[in-house]
Amino acid sequence: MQRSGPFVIGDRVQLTDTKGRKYTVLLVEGAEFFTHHGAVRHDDLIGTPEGSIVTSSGEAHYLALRPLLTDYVLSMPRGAQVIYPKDAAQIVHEGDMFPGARVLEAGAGSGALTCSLLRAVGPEGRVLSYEIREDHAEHAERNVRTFYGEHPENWDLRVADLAETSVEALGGQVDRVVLDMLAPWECLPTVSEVLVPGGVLVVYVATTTQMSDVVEALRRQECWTEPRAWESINRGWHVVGLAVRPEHRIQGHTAFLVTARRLAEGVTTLKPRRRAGKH
Ligand SMILES: C[S@@+](CC[C@H](N)C(=O)[O-])C[C@H]1O[C@@H](n2cnc3c(N)ncnc32)[C@H](O)[C@@H]1O
Repeated sequence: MQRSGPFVIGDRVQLTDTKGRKYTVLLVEGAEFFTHHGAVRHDDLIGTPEGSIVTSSGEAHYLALRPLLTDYVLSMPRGAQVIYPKDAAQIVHEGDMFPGARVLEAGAGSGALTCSLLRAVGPEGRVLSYEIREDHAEHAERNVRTFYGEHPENWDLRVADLAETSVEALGGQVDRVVLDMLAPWECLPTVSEVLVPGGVLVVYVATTTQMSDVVEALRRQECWTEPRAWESINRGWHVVGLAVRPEHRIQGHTAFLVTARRLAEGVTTLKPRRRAGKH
């Protein structure tokens, strides 16, 4: 997939109108993109640099850029709710997804997080995605394939229940695990088997009750560092002259994140030392 340079046939181009509305066009020689203000000729885009302005036959102007991963994820067709870019960024960074890592994720859902994980692990790494629902796996396959232009060689998508996998089925232990599903605690026995000592688990849950259930389940397992739980809130700002203030609309809530690291075999969680007489 072309990532820079002038637009070529087959490129996905994002056109933004003067009101900020975005449209995605797949460049085909001789084709036209029809808008409320006439047609934009694909041939006017082919060979022009990114960041150019094209004009439709009805004299409307459009800024042409290749969509970023965040643009793509927010506009792609969905089967299941996607992980939003602000949370994907936290997962990649706080989950320490490094180039060359073997990452296991479930469920693949619409494949949004998968796109970020594949980019983070790079060609030397591997992403193994489990998805229990065939229809959701089809969405994930189509979305990832569209973004990368083909099915990435280092991506395994399996239609199966993560709770039933094993080290043998995965071809060895993994370095990182990400869970985004309704009942992640049901997969913890499997995850604790397949994750290497020191490996990072990241869990993404939408509600406080799920967060509480998963944190308590991790503590009960006694093979994890003390779980860390947080939420990231991203507030855009309006910055025009003296009018510098938060945007009127913000995305109030997406989900909570929980991370913990796998302890070595046979080691149990450190208990805080209590002094006699203290509670
Ligand atoms: C919210 S979606 C995941 C979205 C995905 N992370 C994304 O960014 O597009 C949750 C998915 O988990 C799948 N799922 C639930 N339990 C599962 C399990 N035990 N094993 C595999 N997939 C599971 C569901 O079918 C659903 O598609």
